[in-house]
Amino acid sequence: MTKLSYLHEPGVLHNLAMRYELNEIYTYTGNILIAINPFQRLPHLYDTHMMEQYKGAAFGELNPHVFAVADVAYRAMMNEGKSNSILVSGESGAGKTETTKMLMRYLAYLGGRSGVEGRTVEQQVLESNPVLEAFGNAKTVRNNNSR
Ligand SMILES: Nc1ncnc2c1ncn2[C@@H]1O[C@H](COP(=O)(O)OP(=O)(O)OP(=O)(O)O)[C@@H](O)[C@H]1O
Repeated sequence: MTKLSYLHEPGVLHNLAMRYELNEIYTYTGNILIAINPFQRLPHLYDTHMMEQYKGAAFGELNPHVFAVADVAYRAMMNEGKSNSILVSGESGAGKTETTKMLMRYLAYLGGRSGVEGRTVEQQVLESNPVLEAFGNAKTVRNNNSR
């Protein structure tokens, strides 16, 4: 986004809309990731092959993606030995919960080892989500699964 010749609101919105039409729901503006809710499943964006690609790739080398943000945070944590935070913000229904699930999935994939009873840490973390959602989420006018 920062490479646009004219950085003004119409240009920014047009760029996001054109990318969205191609199912390119992620766009960088500097090192911030903008995600637009696709309101449809895009499994090819989140499969194991994608996770493998983003693992250790330099930020900006591949298409903008939530995995790239998670990868930078994970590597900074490992290299510097300090905690890292990823801020996910947006209005109700924007996709924060789904985005966070993808972040968790990728982080569990990076840090996971085969665990108890043959189930990986990744599986265990992800399997806890429906339980947490059952107690913590509710349907609202803006989101069927609001937190
Ligand atoms: N990356 C995505 N891929 C597919 N569907 C998505 C994605 N992000 C959001 N959605 C869809 O949009 C719905 C609302 O998203 P989500 O629950 O993540 O919003 P939210 O920002 O957490 O809202 P709230 O603040 O109300 O909890 C999801 O139930 C899902 O159907």
